[in-house]
Amino acid sequence: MTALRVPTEHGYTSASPLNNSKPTTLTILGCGTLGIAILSGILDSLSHHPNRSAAPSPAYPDSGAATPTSTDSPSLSNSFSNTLLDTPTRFVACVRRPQSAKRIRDAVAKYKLVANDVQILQGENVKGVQAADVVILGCKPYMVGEILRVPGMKEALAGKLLISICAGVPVDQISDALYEMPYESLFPSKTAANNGITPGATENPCRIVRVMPNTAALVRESMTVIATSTPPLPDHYQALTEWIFTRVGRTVSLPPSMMDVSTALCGSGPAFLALFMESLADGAVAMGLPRAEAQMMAAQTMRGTAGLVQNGDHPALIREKVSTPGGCTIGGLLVLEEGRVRGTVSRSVREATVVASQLGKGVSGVNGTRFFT
Ligand SMILES: NC(=O)C1=CN([C@@H]2O[C@H](COP(=O)(O)OP(=O)(O)OC[C@H]3O[C@@H](n4cnc5c(N)ncnc54)[C@H](OP(=O)(O)O)[C@@H]3O)[C@@H](O)[C@H]2O)C=CC1
Ligand SMILES: O=C(O)[C@@H]1CCC=N1
Repeated sequence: MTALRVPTEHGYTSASPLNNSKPTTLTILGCGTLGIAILSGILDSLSHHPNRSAAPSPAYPDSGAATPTSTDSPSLSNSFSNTLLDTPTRFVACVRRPQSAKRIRDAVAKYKLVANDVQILQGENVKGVQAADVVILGCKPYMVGEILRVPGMKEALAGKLLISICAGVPVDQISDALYEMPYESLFPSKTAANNGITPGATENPCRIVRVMPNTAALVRESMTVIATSTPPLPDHYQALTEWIFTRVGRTVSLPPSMMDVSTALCGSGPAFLALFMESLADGAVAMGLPRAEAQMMAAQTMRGTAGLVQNGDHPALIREKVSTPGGCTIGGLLVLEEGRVRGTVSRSVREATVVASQLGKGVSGVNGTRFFT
C-alpha cells in the first residue's frame, strides 16, 4: 500500500482509503522570486497532472524529460508510506510585506485547481513553520540568522525537513543559528559510551538539506543541485526533496563542496544565458530583424542547442558540424574567439563562484572584493 495522496477536481483525496493522515504541508519561508518560481512549478505540475506524479514539463509536453526521477517508483512510494508522509498538497508562503503577499496571490491565481490550498502569511513565520511538514528556506542569504533565531522557530521545526535554497549558506551555518552546534554533532552515531547522546544536544532536531535550484523552476525547467548530507537524510526526506525538485525540473546530487560553483553555474546561469541570448538578438536587430522575432528565434535556437547537448552531442562537435568550410558560422565563431568570449564566460562563472561563497557571511559589498584575505 502507498500513502500517496492525490489532488482531484473535487479537492484532495487519499489514494488509499486506509490512509487517514493529514495532508502534507510545504511552507516556503521567504517566498520571493525563487520561492514563487518553485511554488508555481509545483502547482503547475499538480494542476496539469493530478493523477501523475511524474508530470512532463510544459516546455516539453510529450517527453517528461524534465522529470527523470519518477515519483511513481516503488521505493519512493514505500518511503512515504513507511512514515505516513504524503507528497505535499498544501502550501504556506511566508513574507513580511503586503506587496510581497500580493505578488504570490497573483502568481498562484492561475492554478485554480490547487490555488485554494495556498495560504499566505505576513509576519507569521513561526505559525507558517508550525503548519509545515517540510520547509523551504527562501530568504536572502544574509537574513538566515535573523529569521531562524526567533523564539519558537527551533521548536516549530523539530523533526521536520528544512530545505535551504540560500546561496552561500552552508548547512552548519543554519545548524548554528538554530542549535549553536555543527550539524553533524546533532546526530551522533551511537556507541556503547554515549548511547547516541551528545551533552547539550537538542532533542529531535530538524534535518537540513542544502539545494540550489534556479528561476526556470517557474517553467519546470530548473537544474537543481541537491547537496549530499552528513549524516545522510532519512530515505523519506531524501525522496521528498527529490519529489519537490523533480516537479520543477532536473536534479543532481553533489557534495556540499560543489554548492558554490553550482550556484554560479545553475543559480546564476539563467542570467548569463539571457545576456548571451540578448546579444544574439541585438546582432540580428542590427541587421534588420524585428526585435520580437529576433528574441523568439534566439531563444528557440538556444533551446534547440541545449536539446542537442542533452541528446548526447558534445558542444565542440556541434560547433564543427555547423561550421561549413569557408562559411558564415566559422566567420562568426572566430569573431567570438577574438572577443575572448570563452575566457570571459568561464571567468564569470569563476567570479560568481567566489562571490557566492561569501554571500552567507552577512557582509555587504562582496562583489569587487574578490581577493579575500
Ligand atoms: N533569484 C534567483 O534566481 C535565485 C535565488 N537563489 C537564492 O534564493 C534565495 C531567495 O532569493 P530571491 O527569491 O531572489 O529573493 P527575494 O528577495 O525575491 O525573496 C526573498 C523573500 O523573502 C521574504 N522575506 C524577507 N525577510 C523575511 C522575513 N523576515 N520573514 C519572512 N519572509 C521574509 C521577502 O518578502 P518581504 O520583503 O515581504 O519580507 C521575499 O519574498 C536567496 O537566498 C538566493 O541566494 C538561488 C538561486 C537563484
Ligand atoms: O545572484 C544571487 O546572489 C542569487 C544566487 C544565484 C542566483 N541569484
